[in-house]
Amino acid sequence: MISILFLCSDLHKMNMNSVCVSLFSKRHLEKFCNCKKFLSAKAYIFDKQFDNFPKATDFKLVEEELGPIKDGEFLTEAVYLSVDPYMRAYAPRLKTGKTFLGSQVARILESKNDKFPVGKHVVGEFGWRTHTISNGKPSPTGVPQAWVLPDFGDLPVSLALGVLGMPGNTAYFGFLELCQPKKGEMVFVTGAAGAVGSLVGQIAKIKGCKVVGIAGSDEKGKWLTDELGFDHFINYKSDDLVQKIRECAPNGIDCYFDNVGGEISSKIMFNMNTFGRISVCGAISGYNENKPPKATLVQYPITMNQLRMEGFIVHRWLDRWFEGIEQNRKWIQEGKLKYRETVTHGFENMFNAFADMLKGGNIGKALVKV
Ligand SMILES: NC(=O)C1=CN([C@@H]2O[C@H](COP(=O)(O)OP(=O)(O)OC[C@H]3O[C@@H](n4cnc5c(N)ncnc54)[C@H](OP(=O)(O)O)[C@@H]3O)[C@@H](O)[C@H]2O)C=CC1
Ligand SMILES: CCCCCC(=O)/C=C/[C@H]1[C@H](O)CC(=O)[C@@H]1CCCCCCC(=O)O
Repeated sequence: MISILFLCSDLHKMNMNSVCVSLFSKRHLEKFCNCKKFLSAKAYIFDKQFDNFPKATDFKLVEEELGPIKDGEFLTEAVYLSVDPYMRAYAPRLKTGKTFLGSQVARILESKNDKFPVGKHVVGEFGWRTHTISNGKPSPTGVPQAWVLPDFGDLPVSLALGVLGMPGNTAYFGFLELCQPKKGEMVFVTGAAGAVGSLVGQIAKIKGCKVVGIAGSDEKGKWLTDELGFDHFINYKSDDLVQKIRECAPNGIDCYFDNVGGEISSKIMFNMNTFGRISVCGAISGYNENKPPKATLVQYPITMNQLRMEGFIVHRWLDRWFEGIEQNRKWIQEGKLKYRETVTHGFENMFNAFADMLKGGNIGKALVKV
């Protein structure tokens, strides 16, 4: 015998309170009154603004009971949650007291919206939570709150948070559109063993470029050169960066895909060729600092070498979203694009996975399997 909270429409018809707390077993109660039990969602509430590196106590884990879905809505259950650096970068803009931000791959359990049929998987901007009721409408900035996964064939649905989703499109559009790489050119990428960087380097190889990846461990470097086909690897934690840059690129650098910012990026820019192109994707080296770190002025090489440096947010290419996914899927099928995932198990380990990713503990895409 267990005690459960039921919203009971049949009891309601019998003029009894619509919310009944029962000491019947669940099975007896369901049989007796055809009750519908509403799911509880677990959610991480952003409780305190981060002070430098995030702490577990900056979050509160709560349970919220979900009501019935209305016309136009659907109910989902999270399968994979994404763990991304932007969660740290955007945190100062977020209000506390709300579910922490993030994307997830979720399965549709119930639906009153034809565009989101039961059984399909969606990528939803639902935050750190297990169950969600959504209407799938775009946010005021035009970003869809949910999109149904296209057919991935045999590939796992988790890829919709990585190579076949936002990070994949970041690499595809952010690199090709802003760097405009040409065959034979020298490309540098930082954060090279992460979700985005590992794809940028491989796309550069597909386009016939020479590629140098910069990352923070030799294990990552081995993966980049031995498995992904990068030409060289630099360990920014243990190598003499300037000396290694000159060794790897004696004729200078044509394209730089910048994931990290700071002094590493300044040193790379001082070694770029005339009319070189820099795609600024992020600045992960500063995300955990309350005050942005200082780095050597980059205006000298930008001016003297007439470099073009442009930042982007991947949603710039929302109108071409499925083109990026389809191209990356084809490259995977052709064996030209490889991916890796670092998966943490259990919703209760969200914070651990987040902290680990911020310390560079992941290779490829960081995810939590619920
Ligand atoms: N503009 C846009 O639209 C988007 C931007 N981004 C940005 O792209 C970047 C990469 O994201 P993503 O690939 O998902 O992240 P990942 O966490 O997968 O990879 C980033 C890697 O950066 C490295 N890193 C961490 N701290 C430092 C540091 N201080 N100096 C140098 N390297 C560091 C880490 O590995 P290690 O230190 O071991 O090398 C880490 O694995 C981020 O800056 C993110 O904000 C991502 C998506 C969209
Ligand atoms: C210097 C900070 C750069 C951060 C770059 C970055 O990682 C951007 C990531 C975005 C990506 O292009 C698509 C996204 O979903 C990420 C942004 C999500 C922002 C949510 C903001 C919510 C809010 O302001 O309320």
